[in-house]
Amino acid sequence: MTVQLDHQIAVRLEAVSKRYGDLLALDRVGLSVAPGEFVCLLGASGCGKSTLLSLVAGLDRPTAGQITTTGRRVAMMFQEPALFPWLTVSANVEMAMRELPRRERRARAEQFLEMVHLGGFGKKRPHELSGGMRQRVALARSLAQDADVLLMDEPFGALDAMTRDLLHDELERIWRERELSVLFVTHNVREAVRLGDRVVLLSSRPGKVVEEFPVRLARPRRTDSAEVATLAARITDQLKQEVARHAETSRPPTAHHAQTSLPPVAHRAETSGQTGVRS
Ligand SMILES: Nc1ncnc2c1ncn2[C@@H]1O[C@H](COP(=O)(O)OP(=O)(O)OP(=O)(O)O)[C@@H](O)[C@H]1O
Repeated sequence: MTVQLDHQIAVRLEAVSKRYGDLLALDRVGLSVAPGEFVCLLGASGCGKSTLLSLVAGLDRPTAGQITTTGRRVAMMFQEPALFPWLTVSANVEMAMRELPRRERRARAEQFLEMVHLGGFGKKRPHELSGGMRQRVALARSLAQDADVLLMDEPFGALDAMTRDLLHDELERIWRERELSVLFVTHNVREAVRLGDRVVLLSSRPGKVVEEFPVRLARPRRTDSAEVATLAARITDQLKQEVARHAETSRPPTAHHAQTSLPPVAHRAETSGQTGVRS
């Protein structure tokens, strides 16, 4: 595997594969994110979205292929904010700037907390904050790493719809102000259309890019707008087809399956909640 520097792009994956023992999780994935672009990654559960992010973050190595990134830092944000509970909010953000002198670290942490609308909360402990506020702290900590590429793995998946909407607005503002390049994994199709310049659909095991949807809707968008809903419905249809295709090809070819009158695989996948598809 090679990680190269290239200032024309933020992230580029070329024929990237990842194998875990016998399981081929990603198969020759090609994907790029331009500087300042917001790309959302969608796919059924287990198709390799988190694997892809961890490869770009350098937390794991691909089995084959090449990953190219720009020279500045890459930060990663997860569904769980992963804050140190015994540290103050400010100290959690300061952890990302350990190379700076203490006084400067503290002043910059306060600036980043103001950026995510948490000015004045620096002395609190994580347990004194709501889930949405804790994710804001995690976002401030990511920004404090001076990253220009932000990898986000379902960062708002555990939040209620109202809090998620607010954080969409804040993330969009910060993305623009700081000219970030974002690769954002979600199961929520409307969230992908609300935020993305482009939505990339991955197939299931092995994960492979099957389709890309440019989102040419004016910003700021509303998750509940008719335009977002229309495109989300189109993407959801494609995603369901992908899930159904995977269920067909991965079903064991036993005589039992041929003889019983089970409902179509696509229908079963949909109603059992296995797809993780939300439009
Ligand atoms: N460290 C690992 N060792 C072995 N198998 C792994 C490992 N990490 C992931 N896998 C497998 O690779 C496949 C892809 O997993 P991954 O977590 O990347 O999918 P995902 O699309 O992010 O799933 P979800 O949407 O449910 O979070 C899965 O089958 C998973 O079990």
